[in-house]
Amino acid sequence: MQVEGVDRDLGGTADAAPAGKPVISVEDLSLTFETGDGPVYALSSVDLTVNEGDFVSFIGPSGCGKTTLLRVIADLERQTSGSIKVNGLTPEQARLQRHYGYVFQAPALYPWRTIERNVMLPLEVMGFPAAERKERAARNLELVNLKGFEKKFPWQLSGGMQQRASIARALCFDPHLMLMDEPFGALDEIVRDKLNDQLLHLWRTTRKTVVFVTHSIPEAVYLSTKIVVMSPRPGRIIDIIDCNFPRDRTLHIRETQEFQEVAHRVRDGLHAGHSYDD
Ligand SMILES: Nc1ncnc2c1ncn2[C@@H]1O[C@H](COP(=O)(O)OP(=O)(O)OP(=O)(O)O)[C@@H](O)[C@H]1O
Repeated sequence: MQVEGVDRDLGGTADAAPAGKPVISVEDLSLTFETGDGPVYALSSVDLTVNEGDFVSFIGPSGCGKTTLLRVIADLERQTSGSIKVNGLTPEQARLQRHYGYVFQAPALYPWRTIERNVMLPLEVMGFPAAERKERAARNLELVNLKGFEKKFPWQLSGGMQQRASIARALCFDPHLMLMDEPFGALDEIVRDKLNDQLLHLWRTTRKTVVFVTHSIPEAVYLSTKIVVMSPRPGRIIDIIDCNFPRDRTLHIRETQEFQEVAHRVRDGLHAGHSYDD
């Protein structure tokens, strides 16, 4: 029954939010790493717009520049040429004004701090008063379903719970933009499905803009409003696919023909752009 309901919704875009204003604008951006072994052409002529409220996934084979592009947005790398704006600012200005939260591939929690104190760390650095730090930590731990685990240490939590704690930490100063570098890559499929659902719920309820790196085609299709397919050497965008599934999608949409069609297009793009002789 649920699949039928979803099928009906997939026909239209009634639930799809209208395109918001641009949050990230990338124009003709290239990045070359100069190394001892010669230049590494990590990104070449990338053009991309991410609008407010979008959930955009970068997908592509290892080494195609997904992380590098995310790091350029976050001002952790600088482009060699081309331009990029984040909320109309340079990435450096956006970083200094804390326009985004960043979630890394590994949870990177401090083992000697409790979960609550890990989540409060950015707020301490930013000088928030103690009462507000506590209130924000509680609110965001609840958002990621970790209420009751405030006083635990990271090693007392499963990998999925630790990754949720790191999402709470990235959310704690309420950025409108979340940059997530393959946050669920190390987790098994059942945990990943669950976290995907929780992330979708979070995205829907908080109306944040999300840029998400993944290797998984089903994950990209399930989560995204837009899928950016990349290919390596040099890293470039070879397809941008709009996913007009309803925002309140459930895992059942994976059984629909529309889902399979989008997944197929992603797979075709990945095959076309990748030499498997490498
Ligand atoms: N600091 C660096 N110095 C030199 N080369 C680098 C550096 N960072 C990344 N690279 C190279 O740039 C290319 C793109 O790397 P990147 O990590 O962005 O790929 P990716 O698509 O995220 O890969 P993965 O899926 O394996 O994480 C790779 O060839 C990588 O070796």
